Amino acid sequence: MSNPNKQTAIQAAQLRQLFAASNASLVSSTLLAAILAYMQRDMIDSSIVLTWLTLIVLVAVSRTLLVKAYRSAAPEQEAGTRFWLKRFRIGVLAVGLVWGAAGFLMFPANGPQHQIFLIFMLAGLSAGGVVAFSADLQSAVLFSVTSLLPIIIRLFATGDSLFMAMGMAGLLYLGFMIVSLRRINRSITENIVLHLDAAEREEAMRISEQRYRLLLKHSPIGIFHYDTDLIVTYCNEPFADILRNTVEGIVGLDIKSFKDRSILAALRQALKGEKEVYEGEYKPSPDTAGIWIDMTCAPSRDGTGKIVGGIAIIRDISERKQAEDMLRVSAIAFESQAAMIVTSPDAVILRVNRAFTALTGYKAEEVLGQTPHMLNSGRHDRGFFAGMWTLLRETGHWQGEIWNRRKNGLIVAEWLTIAAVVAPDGRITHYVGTFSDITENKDAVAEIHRLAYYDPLTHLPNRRLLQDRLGQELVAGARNGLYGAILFLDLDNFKTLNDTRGHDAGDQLLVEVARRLRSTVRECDIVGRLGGDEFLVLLADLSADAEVAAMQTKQVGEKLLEALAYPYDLSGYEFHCSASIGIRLYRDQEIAEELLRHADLAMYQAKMAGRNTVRFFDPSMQAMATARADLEKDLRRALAHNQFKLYFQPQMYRNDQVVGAEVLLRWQHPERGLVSPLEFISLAEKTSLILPIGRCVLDAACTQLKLWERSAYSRQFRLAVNVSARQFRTVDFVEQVQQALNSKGINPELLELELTESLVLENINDTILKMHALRDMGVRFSLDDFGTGYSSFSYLTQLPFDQLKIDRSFVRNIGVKTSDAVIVQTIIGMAHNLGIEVIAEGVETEAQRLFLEQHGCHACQGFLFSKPVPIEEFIVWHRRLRHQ
Ligand SMILES: Nc1nc2c(ncn2[C@@H]2O[C@@H]3COP(=O)(O)O[C@H]4[C@@H](O)[C@H](n5cnc6c(=O)[nH]c(N)nc65)O[C@@H]4COP(=O)(O)O[C@H]3[C@H]2O)c(=O)[nH]1
Repeated sequence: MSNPNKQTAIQAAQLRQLFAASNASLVSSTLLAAILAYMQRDMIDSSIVLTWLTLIVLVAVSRTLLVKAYRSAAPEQEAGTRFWLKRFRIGVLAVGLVWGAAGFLMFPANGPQHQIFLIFMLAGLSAGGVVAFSADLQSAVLFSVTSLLPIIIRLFATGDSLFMAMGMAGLLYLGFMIVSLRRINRSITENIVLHLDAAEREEAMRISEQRYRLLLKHSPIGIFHYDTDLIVTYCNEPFADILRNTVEGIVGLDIKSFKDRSILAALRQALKGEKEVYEGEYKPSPDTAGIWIDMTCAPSRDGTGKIVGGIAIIRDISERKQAEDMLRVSAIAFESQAAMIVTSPDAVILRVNRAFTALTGYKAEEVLGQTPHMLNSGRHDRGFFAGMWTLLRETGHWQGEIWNRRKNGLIVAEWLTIAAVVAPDGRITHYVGTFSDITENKDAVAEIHRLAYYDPLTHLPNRRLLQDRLGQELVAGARNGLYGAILFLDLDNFKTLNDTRGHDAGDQLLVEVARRLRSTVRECDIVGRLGGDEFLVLLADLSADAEVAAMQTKQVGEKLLEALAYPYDLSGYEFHCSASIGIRLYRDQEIAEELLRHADLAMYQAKMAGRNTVRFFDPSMQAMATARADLEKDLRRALAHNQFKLYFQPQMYRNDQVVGAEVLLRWQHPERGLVSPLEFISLAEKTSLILPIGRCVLDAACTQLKLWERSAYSRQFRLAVNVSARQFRTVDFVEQVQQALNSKGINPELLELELTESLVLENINDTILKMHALRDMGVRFSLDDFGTGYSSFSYLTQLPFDQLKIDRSFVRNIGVKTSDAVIVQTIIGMAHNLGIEVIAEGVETEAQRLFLEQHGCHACQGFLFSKPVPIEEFIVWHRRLRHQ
């Protein structure tokens, strides 16, 4: 027993036994002492008896106190054990000595019975003491020797042969007892050792079991045990967690009743003595998501080797599976359309994808180990890359355009995104670069820019770009104090060309005009096309003096007119073109839009002044423009407030027969009184208000025809209605007329639509279709203002006109201008040749009427008969005419 800890433990156990038996031995010792004292009282001096008894009591009290002190101290340490053993032995020695003293002091000189009683007492006492103290050999020997030896000596001292024999026997008894004591003590010690070993084993078992339970509880592995009937007999908490259940809910379950039986085959196989592995998705219940598990099961055997069940170990591998899925996704993503490059933190290329090879022309093995510098195009300076790296280090991200060189040397624009891959500890482990070729995009962007800012036909800046540039010029002008100028240019006879020669010829003209304009002005001047046949020229940095600037601009304007005046060769067709130019000077930071409007107004003035000329903007034009804006506002209100009235002007045959009337629109303005259509019709056209107005006029005309039907005098009256170009071009114009006629149920032949030459020519195909459709219904047509336009007579034969209307400008000059009288005669002759009627408008004098009649124009309209009047007045006038 070399282990000092164990030695101490044994001693501690012995000590516990000694002290445990102390109380009984103390009580019995004191009681025996009392009996002895009582029995020997008459044989021994009472003072001796009392003294001895007192000693016994003192020793007993001391030992009792010792026991108490020991119990409260409960020593476990080695030093403590020795301390208490020492004191215990002292106590034993004391009690042994006091009892040994009894062998002399309480041995009576006479009275053999008392003597024998004493011998008996001491023998019995020593035997009892041996039992009580046998846990400690020394204490037991000490007690037996001290308590017995004095009486043996006393017996020898008597000289009596019997007592001496008893003394001899006592000695033998003592010797035998000591020998026995050794054996008893050894067996007690062995017993203690056995006990200690057993306790130690038990403790080890307990600790091991506790550790095992903790392990099972906290391991990420689920374990369960099942018997041969596939009933779960044990499971740990992780297993219950994996199955989204509780231990109590699982133990006792029949695995055969599990909702997902996919693991059953493997578990059964284990019962046949084989180790099985299962991996798959397991669904604990139909309504929970599946868990990916990996299960290993093996048979469980009893001591004889018989299979009593199975044990299965389960791992939740869902995360691993997800990671595998993600890896697969990443792998696919890596091989995506975009080129990818993975580098180490010091930019050494570690991996590239197939798109990289396709884009750069470099194979993976050619770039691995190199740095992306090999793609450098040389188009970026050091600062560019320094900035890129700074941003990458600071934010872990960079993206932008970069020019790179391909293997074949081609330099391409790429959109590059670089992201740093950061480890959980914040370290950058890789950089991942993704890039795609944006050269085409850049081209597309340039194309989009071109489309957005340039006119596709002439390639000149368009309105939007011109406005931008003008804005910039205004800022510059305000800064340097120099005048600039806007030249608003409109071709004078572009429309005719377009109408008569088609759009291709028109386009050719525009391209050539653009070229001439561009080549006439300085490089720094801006030439743009606003749309249609409108161009803009911006002259910057003219002069700080307004007069000089105006002069410079005028010169440029005239140079432009000159350049444009040269004949144009349009695919063999020679065309002459002029332009009207409106000029607006600027210097202060004015509003671009306003300046443009001013230049537009000036151009309009140039046109009014006879075309092929240049006009500067003057503020009175602005007043006109404002008036026009006000008029537009009022016009909208007029429609809503029914301010339009219809006037009727008779159309006569010879001098006295009314053929019908022309409907003429008037605007009853609340402040300005009656407003002439000449003032508002063109504005109504521009703003599309002419559409609802035209419809109203058409409906009102039909209503009036219906009313005229009632009287025999007016039943045959025709009504001529002016139709504007905008109105005629609406897709459903034919239907509108038809609806107006049908809704009133009138004879279509009484409705005459007046169309102007320009309207008719604007889109001749559409005109033909619509006129024929209406003609088929019976509607009549009159060609208004005839002679004022371009008089392309050829179309007249194609169109179903019933009547030509000689414009009042010619009628006015009958008798004044011979050429106009000739024109009038020509028109009349032409109408007769074509077999259509002819009517003259603006007939104011009897002389004019006579001239017209003499030359074959019997129908007239004009102040000579009546001004346009409201219907009531028309009726009165007609009645008067009948009664003349
Ligand atoms: N100096 C003079 N003038 C005479 C004489 N007889 C008639 N007039 C005027 O000549 C114009 C004839 O109409 P228009 O040529 O169709 O010319 C019309 C027509 O183009 C347009 N207009 C009038 N009403 C309508 C309408 O309802 N719709 C459309 N789209 N245009 C209309 O407005 C133009 C002007 O109309 P108004 O001012 O009514 O002017 C009328 C009429 O008042 C005359 O003996 N001497």
